[in-house]
Amino acid sequence: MKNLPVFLMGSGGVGRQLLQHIVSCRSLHAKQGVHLRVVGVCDSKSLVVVADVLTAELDDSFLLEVCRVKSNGSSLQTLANSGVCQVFSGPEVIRKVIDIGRLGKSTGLAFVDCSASAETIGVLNQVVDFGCCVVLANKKPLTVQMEDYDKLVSHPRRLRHAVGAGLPVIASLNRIISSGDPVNRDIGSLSGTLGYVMSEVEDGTPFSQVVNAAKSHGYTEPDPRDDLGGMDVARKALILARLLGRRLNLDNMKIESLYPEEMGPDVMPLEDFLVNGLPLLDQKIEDRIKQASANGNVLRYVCLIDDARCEVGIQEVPKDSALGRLRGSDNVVEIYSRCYEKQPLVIQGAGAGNDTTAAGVLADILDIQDLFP
Ligand SMILES: NC(=O)C1=CN([C@@H]2O[C@H](COP(=O)(O)OP(=O)(O)OC[C@H]3O[C@@H](n4cnc5c(N)ncnc54)[C@H](OP(=O)(O)O)[C@@H]3O)[C@@H](O)[C@H]2O)C=CC1
Ligand SMILES: N[C@@H](CC=O)C(=O)O
Repeated sequence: MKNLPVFLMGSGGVGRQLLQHIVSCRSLHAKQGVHLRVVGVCDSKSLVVVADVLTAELDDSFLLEVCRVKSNGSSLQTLANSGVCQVFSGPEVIRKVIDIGRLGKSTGLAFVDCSASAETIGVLNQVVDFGCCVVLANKKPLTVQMEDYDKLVSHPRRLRHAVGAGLPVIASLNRIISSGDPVNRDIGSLSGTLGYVMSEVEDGTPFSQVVNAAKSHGYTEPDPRDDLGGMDVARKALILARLLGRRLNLDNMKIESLYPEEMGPDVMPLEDFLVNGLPLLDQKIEDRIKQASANGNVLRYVCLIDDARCEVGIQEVPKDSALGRLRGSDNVVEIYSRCYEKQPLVIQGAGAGNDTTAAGVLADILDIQDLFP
């Protein structure tokens, strides 16, 4: 049986769902001859880790206990008395995580980033240097300044990541790129939240209500303004553009926001925005959608990358186009290249949600097993 050690950063909606998928897939993976050995889990403050990372693992009942504790809103620190792991908090966490990473080369350790933090890039770049694999649900480490990005992607075979939750967008693009087929245009709708918002408001539900529903379905980022302000889609567009060889930063991009600056995270606390800010936007969004409908169109938040542009924003598109037909949190991306010149390669499906995202992460972890004997 092949043994793949896994270290999980982030035990929020996606991280917990990943642990649940790992546990529920045990017999499937055993039939495939592979065992995922989870050696540690951390959140923003604490770390639980086995005493011997080379041989031990957090067993399934403990992993489910981690999920229970975190979904109750408690700290991983509460697991200190379980007797089955070591618990670290505060500045000790990073030191210990780096120590774990040092064992990467000999073990094939996979660092899985299911956090929503830009700060993990420091740790990830160190563990990549040590020979670890990196699997990302988090998009922020790939949208940092070019120097750090270049380091993170310096061993592409040891890196797996996604845009569009579990959709095989990156894997498909990598196949096209490595076959020498030049990609000249990607266009799509790559925000589950904004797709859901547009189609639900079209159906008559107020914007504020739809955004709160998207949050409770697990489609949004921890702060939905990351989605509504276009930043989350901009990150996806930047990741795709960089994959195609463009040396861009977020500052170089045109990004359209659905809320005004005075409702931004630096000005308005999240709770205030959700309760008082959002309803103030209801009418404006409804009017824009009605105007598009009067023209026989619908609004979609579109991501466009070609030789000259890398931009994201609202567009009026025909109702019967690939983008216009999109419903709910589905994403679609059309890839144009020499081989896919007139008829693009189209990838479409669920583009947000903890289940599908964690399933994609799990598939990415299993995908790296071929690197190890
Ligand atoms: N939900 C979705 O549909 C999709 C999500 N993603 C991405 O998945 C990631 C996770 O999303 P989600 O689970 O919804 O987010 P949550 O906010 O639910 O969870 C984030 C987790 O990361 C932890 N965390 C924060 N900072 C750090 C850090 N520096 N080191 C380690 N852990 C940290 C948090 O700790 P604490 O518990 O202490 O707050 C929390 O456990 C995001 O980057 C998101 O963009 C990608 C595709 C789709
Ligand atoms: N918040 C994101 C989740 C996936 O990246 C979205 O709405 O698409």
